[in-house]
Amino acid sequence: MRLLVTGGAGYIGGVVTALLLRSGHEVTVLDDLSTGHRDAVPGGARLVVADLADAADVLDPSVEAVLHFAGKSLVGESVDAPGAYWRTNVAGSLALLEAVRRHGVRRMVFSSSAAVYGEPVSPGPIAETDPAVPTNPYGASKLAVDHMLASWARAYGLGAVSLRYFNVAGAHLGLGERHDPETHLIPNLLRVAAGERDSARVYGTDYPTRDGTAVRDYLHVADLADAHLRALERVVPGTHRAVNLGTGGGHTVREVLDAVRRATGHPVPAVDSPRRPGDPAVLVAANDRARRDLGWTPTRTLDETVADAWAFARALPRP
Ligand SMILES: O=c1ccn([C@@H]2O[C@H](COP(=O)(O)OP(=O)(O)O[C@H]3O[C@H](CO)[C@@H](O)[C@H](O)[C@H]3O)[C@@H](O)[C@H]2O)c(=O)[nH]1
Repeated sequence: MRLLVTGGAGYIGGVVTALLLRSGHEVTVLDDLSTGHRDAVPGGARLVVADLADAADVLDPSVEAVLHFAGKSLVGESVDAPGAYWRTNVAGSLALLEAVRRHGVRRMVFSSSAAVYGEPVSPGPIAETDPAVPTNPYGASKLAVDHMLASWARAYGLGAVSLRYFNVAGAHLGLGERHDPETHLIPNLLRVAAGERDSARVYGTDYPTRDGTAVRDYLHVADLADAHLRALERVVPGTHRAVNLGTGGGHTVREVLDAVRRATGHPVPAVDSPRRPGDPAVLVAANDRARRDLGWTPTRTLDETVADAWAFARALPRP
């Protein structure tokens, strides 16, 4: 298929682009390089450095599908500076969808987020049918685009899937996470293992969980990427579907810390710290819909995810 990938110079967009190319697809990447890196765009893809507002100039009627990753994704930043989230994530997506309609593109796969659910109604796995009540502008912006896609499906016959990611981690095909500033747990722990920091922080040790630290559903980026290819093949014109992507199981911060110690052989000192504002105790995906609709089964363990992230981090040039 001829495809447009927005945000293909970012971590997840890059890994999915690499997998799409391997599967024989022809990929154009649209990225403004504001957070992505030119060298994260896999060889074989055509890179157009442009804004989402310019999507109409980049798309053409021969493009069969759009995979939309471009967007801002820091929860804390979205609380402090919401304008950029409504502008880039919502207004940017609207410009893209107008171009999609203009050029008659039939399929779309969107990077949505578990952040659309906000504070879960129970500590059990979250289903797509649970209430979506975001607690920050980042989650609200992702939910707005989910709704936008549903309205495009109804009005114009677009086939769209919103993939709601839980905690994506690991590396694949030589591509991994590089955020600046870094807020994510696994990359932060690996920085300590690599000797770039003296110690890590454990945010919150009084949660009602098995060891008092918060539980998240860590999904290997290779499993996540596989789900995108399946969604692309199976998306049904005229419908919009939200699909959670997670393993269905959770790990505490201390369990992740232990996995990082095992993978790196480094003691990784960690300091118990207060809760980070807005962090729920438990976020775990119910993934039955992904299994059923996409025929998808996540296969990588937390240890594999951490080991792959470590191999990627070690290969990076030292700052
Ligand atoms: O240095 C750190 C960083 C994080 N944490 C904790 O580790 C867990 C995971 O944190 P992080 O890696 O920052 O991910 P989340 O805050 O769970 O956010 C992810 O998951 C959200 C939805 O589930 C998405 O909206 C976000 O984009 C995505 O980063 C949380 O309990 C944090 O409090 C620490 O203890 N120390």
